[in-house]
Amino acid sequence: MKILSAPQIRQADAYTIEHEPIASIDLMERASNAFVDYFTRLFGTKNKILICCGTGNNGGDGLAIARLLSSMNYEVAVLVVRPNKEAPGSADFEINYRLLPGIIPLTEINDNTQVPEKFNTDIIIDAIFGSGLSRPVEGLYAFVIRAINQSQAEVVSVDIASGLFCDTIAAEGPIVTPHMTISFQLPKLAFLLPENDPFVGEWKVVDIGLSSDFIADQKSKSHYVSSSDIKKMLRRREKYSHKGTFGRALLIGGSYGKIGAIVLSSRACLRSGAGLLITHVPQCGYEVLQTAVPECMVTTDASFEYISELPTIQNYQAIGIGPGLGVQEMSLKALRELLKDVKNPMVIDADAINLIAQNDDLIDLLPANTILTPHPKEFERLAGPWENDLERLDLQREFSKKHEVLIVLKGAHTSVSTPEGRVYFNSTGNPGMATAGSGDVLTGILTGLLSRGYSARKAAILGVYMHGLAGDLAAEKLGEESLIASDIIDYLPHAFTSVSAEKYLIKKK
Ligand SMILES: NC(=O)C1=CN([C@@H]2O[C@H](COP(=O)(O)OP(=O)(O)OC[C@H]3O[C@@H](n4cnc5c(N)ncnc54)[C@H](O)[C@@H]3O)[C@@H](O)[C@H]2O)[C@@H](O)CC1
Ligand SMILES: Nc1ncnc2c1ncn2[C@@H]1O[C@H](COP(=O)(O)OP(=O)(O)O)[C@@H](O)[C@H]1O
Ligand SMILES: [K+]
Repeated sequence: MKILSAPQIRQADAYTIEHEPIASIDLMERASNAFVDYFTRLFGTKNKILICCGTGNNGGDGLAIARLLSSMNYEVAVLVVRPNKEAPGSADFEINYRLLPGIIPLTEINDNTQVPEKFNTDIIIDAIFGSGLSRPVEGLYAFVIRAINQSQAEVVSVDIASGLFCDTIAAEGPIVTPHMTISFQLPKLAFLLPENDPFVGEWKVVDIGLSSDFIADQKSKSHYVSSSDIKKMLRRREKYSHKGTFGRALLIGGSYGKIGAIVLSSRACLRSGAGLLITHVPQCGYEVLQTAVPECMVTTDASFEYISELPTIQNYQAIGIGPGLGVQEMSLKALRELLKDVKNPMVIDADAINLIAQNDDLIDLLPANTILTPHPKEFERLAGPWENDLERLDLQREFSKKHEVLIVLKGAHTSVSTPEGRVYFNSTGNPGMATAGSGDVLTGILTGLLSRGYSARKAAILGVYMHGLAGDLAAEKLGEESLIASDIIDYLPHAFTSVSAEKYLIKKK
C-alpha cells in the first residue's frame, strides 16, 4: 500500500471527484460514513459526544459525522471553532452546516474567552484540521486544542490529529493527542514516525473509495506493507520439489554463553522453508545445537568459545551471520574473510553489524542487496546520529542507496529500505516482541527465505511481516507480557498458513 503525501492526497480527492465522477459533498458523505461505521463498532450510544469542528473540509466531515451519529441515537453536540465570525467555511462545510438537524446543540466559539478550561464529555471527535494543515496552530485554535487535551474524554481524531502534519514530525504549537485516529484511504507517513506516537494513538485506515487508478499511478518512496501485498509475494512449494529446491542455508554465530541466539535463528530458519540448514558454531555449541535443533547439521569452529574461522562457504543459497557472535578479534577476522569470499546477498545481524560499524573497510565488502538488521542503536553505530525520526528515515534511505544494501531498521513498524531508496513500513508486530532473542528469530527467518529463493527485497519485506504476524498470533493466545522469542517461532507455521490459505483456495477453484 502506497503512502501518499498531503498534496497527492488532495489530488487523489480531486481526481476521484472528476473521474468517478462523484460530487465533492458526496465524497465527504462517504468518508463520514466510513468513519461512523468504524466508530460505532467501538463506542456505544451511552456516550456523550462532543464534535469539535474547524471550518474546512475536516470540519465538514465533523458536521456530517454529527448528523449521522445523531440519526443513530447518539447524544451529540457540535462546537465550531471560527476565529473570524465573518469568514465562510469551505463549500462542503457550509452545506453540511445547513444540513445539521436542529436537535443537535451547536455552539460557535470566536474568541479565546469562550473556550472552557476543559470539556466535560465522554468522547471528543476532533475535526478541526485534517490534511489541509498549512502552518503550526496558534491563537484560538491553540486554546481549543489545549482544552481538548486537558479533558478526561476519549479523543478520536478524524483523518489526522489537528495540528499534526501528514508528512513529517510534530511541529511547534499544540497538537491534539488522541487515543485513536480514524484516517481515510491510506496511512500517512506521520503515523509511522515513533516520536509522533502521542499525536496518533491507535490508528485505523478506512476505505473511502478514492480512485485506485490514480493511486497506482502515483510515485511514492514510502509503502505500508499490507496482507494483500504479502499474499502476492508468497510462493507455493511445487509438487515435484525436493529439499535441494529450497536451498542450503548457512548460519554462523554463537559464542560461550550466547549459543541460545543461534539456536533461535536456526529453528526460525527451518520454520521459514529452507531445504537444508548448516549451522557453524564454536565447539561449546555443538551438543546444544544437535539437541535443540535435530533438523540442522552442525559444523564446529577450531575455537571452543568463539567463531574464529569459516566453514566451507560454497554452495549456499543464503548465509546469515551475527546472532551471539561477539566482537572478538578472531571473529572479526572470520567475518572479513567471509565478506571477501561471498558473492550472494547475505543476512547480517547483531555483533556482525557492530563489527562492520567498528571497521570501516568492511562495509564496501558487502555483496549487493545484503540485508542488515540493526535496531536503532546498532544503526546509529553504522550511520551516525540523527536529530529526529524523519532525519533517521532519510539517513536509512541514503545508507541503503550508498552501500547498495537493504536496511531492516527494527522496532514498531520496522522499516525496510532498499538500494533504490524505497522504504517499506511493516504493519505487524507488537510490544510483546520487545524481548531477548526476537531479533535472532528474524535473522533465521530472513536467511530461510533467501535460501528458499526469494529475492533479497522480497525476503526482507516478507520476513519482517511474518515475524511480526507470528508475534501477533502468539500474543493473541499468550498475551504480550509473557511472550518470549521461542513463542514467535512456535507461531510461525500459523503465520504462514493464515496468509497463504486464501491463495490455495483461489488455486483450487
Ligand atoms: N473532497 C475532499 O477533498 C475530501 C476531504 N476530506 C476531508 O478534508 C480534509 C482536508 O480538508 P481541507 O483541505 O479543507 O483542510 P482542513 O480542513 O484540514 O483545514 C482547513 C483549512 O484551514 C486552513 N489552515 C491550515 N492550517 C491552519 C492553521 N494552522 N491555522 C489556521 N488555519 C489553518 C487552511 O486554509 C485549510 O485549507 C481531510 O483531512 C479530510 O478530513 C474528506 O471529506 C474526504 C473528501
Ligand atoms: N514495540 C514493538 N513493536 C513491534 N515489534 C517490536 C517491538 N519491539 C521490538 N520489536 C521487534 O522485535 C525484534 C527485536 O529485535 P532485537 O532488538 O534485535 O532483539 P534481540 O537482540 O534481543 O534479538 C525486532 O524484530 C523488532 O522489530
Ligand atoms: K482532525
